[in-house]
Amino acid sequence: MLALGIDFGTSGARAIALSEDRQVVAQGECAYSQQTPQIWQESLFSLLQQLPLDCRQQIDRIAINGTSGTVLLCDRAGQAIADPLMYNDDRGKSILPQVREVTPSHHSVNSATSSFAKLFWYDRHLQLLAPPYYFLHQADWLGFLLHGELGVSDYHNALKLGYDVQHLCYPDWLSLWVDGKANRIILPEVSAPGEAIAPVLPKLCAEYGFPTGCLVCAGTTDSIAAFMASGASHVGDGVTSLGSTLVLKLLSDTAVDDARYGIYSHRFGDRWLVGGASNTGGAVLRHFFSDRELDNLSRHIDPQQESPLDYYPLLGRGDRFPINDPNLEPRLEPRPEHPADFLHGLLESIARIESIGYQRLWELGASPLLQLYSAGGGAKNNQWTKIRQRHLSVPFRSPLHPQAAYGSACLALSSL
Ligand SMILES: Nc1ncnc2c1ncn2[C@@H]1O[C@H](COP(=O)(O)OP(=O)(O)O)[C@@H](O)[C@H]1O
Ligand SMILES: O=C(CO)[C@H](O)C(O)COP(=O)(O)O
Repeated sequence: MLALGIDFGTSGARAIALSEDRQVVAQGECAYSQQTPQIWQESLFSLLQQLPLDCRQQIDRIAINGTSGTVLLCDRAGQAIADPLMYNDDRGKSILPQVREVTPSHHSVNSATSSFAKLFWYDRHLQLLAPPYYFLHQADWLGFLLHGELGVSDYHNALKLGYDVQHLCYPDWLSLWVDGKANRIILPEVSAPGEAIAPVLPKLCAEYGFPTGCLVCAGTTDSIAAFMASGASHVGDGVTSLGSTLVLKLLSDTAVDDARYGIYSHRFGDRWLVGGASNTGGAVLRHFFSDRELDNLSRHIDPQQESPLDYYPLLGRGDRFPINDPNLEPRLEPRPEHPADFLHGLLESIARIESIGYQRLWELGASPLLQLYSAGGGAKNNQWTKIRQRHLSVPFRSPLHPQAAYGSACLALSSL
């Protein structure tokens, strides 16, 4: 018996097959530089193909995570009818005043990048001529490709759409808004993450060798999968994902939701995963340096020395957390002559943003951060870890596994 976890991140997709005792049996990976439904679909099937046949023949459960807030609109055959809107797409800022007219004040959907703002934008800007249209998250759509049930989501992905994760239902304001669209838009039915949805389609079982009883489970988001992979499980455990973006997650007894700072709480068992996601992070580093340069230049940085450079590293205007402002300007000046000094300033500044983020969660009533795990491509940078340790005076722990795909595989295992 094996479980397969699949992670669709910002710069690539990965798959990990786990045994019941959580040993990695096989893995696959593919990079992409563009995100379209076609590329997602090709990547999904390439990942399956990369797993040895005898591994695929033992897989009983599959769970997929996608980037949270990446959404698409499909026709009743599951074909995307417009470009997907990525997690950080802030075109919703043009219709935010109208969004606020239908949503409760300070609700986390009152944000230019929320899934609801994107749905609202689709509704305003597309000519929806042959309804109904299914609004889906990236992970929902990828799950559909495997099990064929259109219109199923999980309550992690559905949070930014406005799903009420406390009462496990769509709130009245959202149902009313959809009713007002006269059945043009169908919201997904929402399951608990990890809940079995449906078996893998027979044609895919025949093609890839999955057993006929292999079930696809409801998925989760990329940074919750990274949280699960870390092994963090106690109140006060935090996980920072240093991927293309910077995402903070803190296991808390209390929920905190505040759209002013881009802070929201995912339901996690009988506790809360409080946090937020910033547009700063590895994508900015990758813009200036190759991974090899990052590795080499980092060795020239003395992490005990605080860099005086005070940047707000962004690739374009706008951030989501800890400053939720679609018009926030990047700050990347002054630029020192030596590239290692520039990198030091970037790493130091991202560490400051991380620290302000945890501080903000605490100020707003989340359980205090007691220990920290790190995930994602930046977690392997030892100098950066030491810089971050200067800003966050809590013990740093090694994650069980640094990859979100491992967390999704654990989620799939949990459904057995
Ligand atoms: N040595 C390094 N130091 C800091 N960041 C790094 C290093 N190597 C890679 N990265 C960053 O890691 C990011 C990729 O991490 P990954 O977890 O794969 O991201 P994602 O899944 O969000 O695309 C890249 O944006 C890259 O800049
Ligand atoms: O920034 C992202 C891309 O890597 C994340 O998908 C993201 O927005 C985190 O969301 P969540 O907290 O809902 O998992």
